[in-house]
Amino acid sequence: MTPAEAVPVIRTRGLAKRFGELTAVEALDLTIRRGEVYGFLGPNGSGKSTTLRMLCGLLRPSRGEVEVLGHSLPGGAEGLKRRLGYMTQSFSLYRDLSVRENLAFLAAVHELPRRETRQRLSALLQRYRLEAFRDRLAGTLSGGERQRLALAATVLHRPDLLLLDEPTSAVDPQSRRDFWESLFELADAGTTVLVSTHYMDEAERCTRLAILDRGRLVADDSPQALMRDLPGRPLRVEVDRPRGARRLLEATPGVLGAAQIGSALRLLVASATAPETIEARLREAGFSAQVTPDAVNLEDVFVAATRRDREARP
Ligand SMILES: Nc1ncnc2c1ncn2[C@@H]1O[C@H](COP(=O)(O)OP(=O)(O)OP(=O)(O)O)[C@@H](O)[C@H]1O
Repeated sequence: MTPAEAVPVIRTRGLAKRFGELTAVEALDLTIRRGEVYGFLGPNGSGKSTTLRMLCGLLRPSRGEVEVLGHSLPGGAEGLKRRLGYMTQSFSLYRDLSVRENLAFLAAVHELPRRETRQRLSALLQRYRLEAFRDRLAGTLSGGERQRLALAATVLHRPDLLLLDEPTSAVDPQSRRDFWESLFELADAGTTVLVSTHYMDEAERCTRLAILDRGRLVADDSPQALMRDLPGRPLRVEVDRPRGARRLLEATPGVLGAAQIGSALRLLVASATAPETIEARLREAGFSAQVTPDAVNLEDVFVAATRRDREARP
C-alpha cells in the first residue's frame, strides 16, 4: 500500500445528525479506503441518505468530524465539488433536454474545455450505450436507460469518489447487473464508490459493507467476514403447516428470525440452539417437522445485526 492509499478517502468520527427530536444518524465512525466498493445496507429510515448527504457537504452534521478526500467538512466542501460524484434516488437531470444536451450542460458546469467535452461525451455515450438515444429527450428514456445516463452524468468530470444513493431502486435485474459491472470498472480504475442499497445480492458484491439500523452502525466488515462471524446459525425447517409453525417459532427463545420460503421455513437461531431443540419444540406442539442446517447468507447477517441492536436498544 502506498502512503496515499493508506490515507482513508472517507473518515468520520462520532458523526451525528439530529432533526429536532429525531436522531437520524448517531456516533458514526467510518473509514473507507481508495478503490473500495463500500456498501451501506439498512432498512428504510436507517440514516443512509442522511449520511451520504453529510459526506457530500450538502447537510451540516449536528456533531462529529468528517474528512473526505483530505478536506474537513463542512468548511472544505467547496474544494470537494470537483472530486465528488453524487447520484440520488430520483432522476435529477433535465427531462426536456436530450441525452447529449444534458451531458453537454454538465460539461459546461464543470468547465471542461470544448475539445475535451467532445471527446468525453463521445466516450460516455459509447460506454454507457447511449449512442442510439443521444438526441432523445431524457424524459422519454426507460428506467434502465435513464440510470445509465445518470451514471454517465455522475462520472463525467472523472470524480475520485462516487456517492450513490440507492441507484438501482428503479431498474430491472439485468440493468442492475450492468450497473454493478460499471461500478467495478470504475473501482478498478481507482475510483472509490460508496453505494447504499436495499438488495442483499448487491450488498454481497461490495468489498466492504456497513449495516445501519436506526442511525447506528451495527456491522462493518467484508461480506465474507460478516457471514463467517455470524453470531447464530441458519436452519431449514420442512414442516406440515409452515404458517402455524412460524408463529410458534417466532415466540421461541433462541429464535432470532423466521421466514417462509415456499413450503419450508428458514430460521436464524442463536449459536447455542441446536436443530434438535427446534425439532423437539415443533413435535411437542403437534407439528411434523424435519430441521437441518442451512448455508449462511447475508440476510442472516442483516437479521442478526439489527435484532441484536434492537434488543440492546428497545
Ligand atoms: N430533512 C429532514 N427533516 C426531518 N427528518 C428527516 C429529514 N431527512 C431525513 N429525516 C429522517 O431521518 C431518518 C433517516 O432518514 P434517511 O433518509 O437518512 O434514511 P434512509 O436509510 O436513507 O432511508 P430510505 O432507505 O428510505 O431512503 C428518517 O426517520 C427520516 O424521516
